[in-house]
Amino acid sequence: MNTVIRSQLLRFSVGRGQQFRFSTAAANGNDLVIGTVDETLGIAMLTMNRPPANSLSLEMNEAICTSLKTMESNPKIQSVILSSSNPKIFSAGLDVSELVSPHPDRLPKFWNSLQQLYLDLYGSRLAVVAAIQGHAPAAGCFLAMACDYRIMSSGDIGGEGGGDMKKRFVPTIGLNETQLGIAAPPWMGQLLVRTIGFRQAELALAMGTLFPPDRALSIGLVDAIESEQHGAESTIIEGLSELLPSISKDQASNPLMQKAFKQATTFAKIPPHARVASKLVTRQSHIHDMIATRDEDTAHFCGFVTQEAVQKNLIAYVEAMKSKSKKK
Ligand SMILES: CCCCC/C=C\C/C=C\CC/C=C/CC(=O)SCCNC(=O)CCNC(=O)[C@H](O)C(C)(C)COP(=O)(O)OP(=O)(O)OC[C@H]1O[C@@H](n2cnc3c(N)ncnc32)[C@H](O)[C@@H]1OP(=O)(O)O
Repeated sequence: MNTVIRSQLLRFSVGRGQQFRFSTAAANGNDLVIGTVDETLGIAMLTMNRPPANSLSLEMNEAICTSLKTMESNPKIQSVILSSSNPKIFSAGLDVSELVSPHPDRLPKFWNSLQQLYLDLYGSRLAVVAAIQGHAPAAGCFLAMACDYRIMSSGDIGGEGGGDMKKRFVPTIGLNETQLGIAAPPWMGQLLVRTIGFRQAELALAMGTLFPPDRALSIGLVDAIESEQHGAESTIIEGLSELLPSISKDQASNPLMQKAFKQATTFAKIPPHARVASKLVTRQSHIHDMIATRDEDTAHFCGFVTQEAVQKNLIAYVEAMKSKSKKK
C-alpha cells in the first residue's frame, strides 16, 4: 500500500493494434493498465491489469483516467472496450486496504480519484463497452455501470477444480456494500437507480445483492450475456486479435470478447456528434449533481469510513477475505 507508483505515459503509438503502456514502479513491476488502439476501426481497448483482483487503488484510478483521456484525445477513436486481464475478475471494487486504517492525507485523495474516475468514464465522449468476464462487486459494478454497454460472461463449466468434479464458475455483479457494513455513496447508488430502476435498486442496495448473469440481464444491469467457451479458429474476427494486448491474445476466439468488439465497432460507426449529444441528454444532470456535491461527498466519506464501528467491520471483512483466499 505504501509503494509509490509513478503512473506515466511512456509510449503512445497509434495505428492498427499498436499499444501504449503505463510505466509503474509497483513491486510486481506490472503495468496497471494496458491500452491499445486501432485508428482504422476507430476503437481502442483498455485492459485493467492489477493482480490479483483489479481492485481500485488511488494509482489504479488515476491510471484508468489517464489512459481514457489519452484515448479521448485521439479524434479518430470513437469507442473503447474496458476489459480485465484476469479472466475471473473484472474488478473487485475498491482496494479495501485503502479503507482500513487509512492515512488521513491519502484518504481524501483516494476518494477524489474515484470521483474523477466516475466523471471521466460516465461523461466520456467515447462509447465504452464493458467486457465483464468475471466478478464485478461494489465499485467493480460501478465501473461497469459508468460504461455505455455491458456484456457479461454467462459463466462456464470447468472454471475451477478438475476432472469430473469441475465446478461451474458463475460471476456476479452488484453493489454489495451493505454486506461490508458500509453504504454505497449517493452517486453510486443513484447510478444503480438509473440503470435498473427505483424499486429493484432500492432492494438491491439494502440487501447488498450480487446478481448472477441471468438475473443481471433480466433486471437490465447488463445488456447482454455471452458464453466464454472459445469458438473455432474460423470464428476469429478480423482486427480483434491485433487490438488485444499481448497478455490477452488468447481471448481472440472468446465469444464474449468478440461480442464486445462488434458492439464497439457498431458504436464507432454512429455519427459521433449525435451520439455524444444524446449521451449528454441522459447523463449531464447526474454529472452536474455530483460535481456540485463533490467536496461534501469527500468529507462525508472520510468521516464515515474512519468511524470506529465502520473500521471494525472493515477489518473483520478483510480478515475473512484473506482467510478464505488462504484456504483455497
Ligand atoms: C449513512 C450514510 C452513508 C454515506 C456513505 C458515504 C460514503 C460511503 C462510504 C463508503 C463507501 C465505500 C464504497 C465501497 C465500494 C467498494 O468497492 S468496497 C470493496 C468491495 N469489494 C468486495 O467486497 C469484493 C471482495 N472480493 C471478493 O468478493 C472476491 O475476491 C471476488 C472478487 C468475488 C473474487 O473471488 P475469488 O474467489 O476469485 O478470489 P479471492 O477472494 O481469493 O481473491 C483473490 C485475491 O484478491 C484479493 N482481493 C479481492 N478483493 C479485493 C479488494 N476489494 N481489495 C483488495 N484485495 C482484494 C484477495 O484478498 C485475494 O488476495 P490474496 O489473499 O493475496 O490472494
